[in-house]
Amino acid sequence: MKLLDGKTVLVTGGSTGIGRAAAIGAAQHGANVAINYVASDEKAHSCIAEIEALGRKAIAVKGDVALPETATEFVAKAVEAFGKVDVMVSNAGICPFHAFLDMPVETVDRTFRVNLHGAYYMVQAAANQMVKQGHGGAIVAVSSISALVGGEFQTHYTPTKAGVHSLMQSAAIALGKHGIRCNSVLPGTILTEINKDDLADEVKRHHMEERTPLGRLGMPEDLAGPIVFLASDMAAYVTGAALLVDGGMFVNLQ
Ligand SMILES: NC(=O)C1=CN([C@@H]2O[C@H](COP(=O)(O)OP(=O)(O)OC[C@H]3O[C@@H](n4cnc5c(N)ncnc54)[C@H](OP(=O)(O)O)[C@@H]3O)[C@@H](O)[C@H]2O)C=CC1
Ligand SMILES: C[C@H](O)[C@@H]1OC(=O)[C@H](O)[C@@H]1O
Repeated sequence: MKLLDGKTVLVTGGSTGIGRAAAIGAAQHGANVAINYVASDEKAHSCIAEIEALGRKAIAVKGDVALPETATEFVAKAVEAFGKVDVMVSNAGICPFHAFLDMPVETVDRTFRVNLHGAYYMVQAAANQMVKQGHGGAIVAVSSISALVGGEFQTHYTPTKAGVHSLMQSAAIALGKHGIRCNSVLPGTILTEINKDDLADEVKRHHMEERTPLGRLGMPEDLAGPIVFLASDMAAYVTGAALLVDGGMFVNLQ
């Protein structure tokens, strides 16, 4: 069964990792897809080619989500290409691991701007377009298990993920009257570019695997199903919710 037939799905940070898997997952479920990315031209274009090979349409729009104009441009280009916006997956993010006491102010500022301001601008731009269209929509934000737990080298990052989770709760209230649902996914540790260096530490990686009840770290494709589900009419009565996708890591404290 195709869950997103005829829908237009926008994904920020769609060149690699979770965003790319979500974009391809949406296309496999019948959607036309617009991806945003900031640097990886080749990977963005290969994502588009993969979607087109599935028989769906796709565009890539380059831009830094930290800038508000990137959001309005992304939505405008998607409308120009596909005529409407049904789903926004706000996913783009960075996590430059660093100790707390000597954290550079630029690193804090950039992480907040990309992860939190970027999500805010994208969600707001998509919501305005959906309200204008008048037939509702779905917004899925990629928050994190880090919205709920801390990380020694992520003091600048975990507050942004708690912020994204909170943004979805407030947006669900603000947008419910327009038929727009807002939910977040909270991935655990997923093997992507963002943590390649951090998880090159075999001891750390083994420890993370061991504390995951399902016995492995996540792959980007593990997020595609939950994101497609929340974006689809299967989740028609789900809004303001947060779905942990972590192989059980969060509940395994003792
Ligand atoms: N991997 C994990 O363990 C977890 C990840 N997450 C979240 O998942 C999301 C995706 O990360 P993940 O797939 O792991 O990492 P990747 O590094 O593989 O993907 C990050 C994506 O975001 C894009 N991006 C980064 N900065 C910007 C920017 N300023 N403007 C536009 N696009 C940008 C990248 O584009 P480009 O390639 O062009 O740089 C890329 O497409 C992030 O929000 C992250 O916080 C949450 C929980 C766990
Ligand atoms: C990038 C990290 O490995 C990853 O990001 C998150 O949000 C998770 O909590 C992991 O720490």
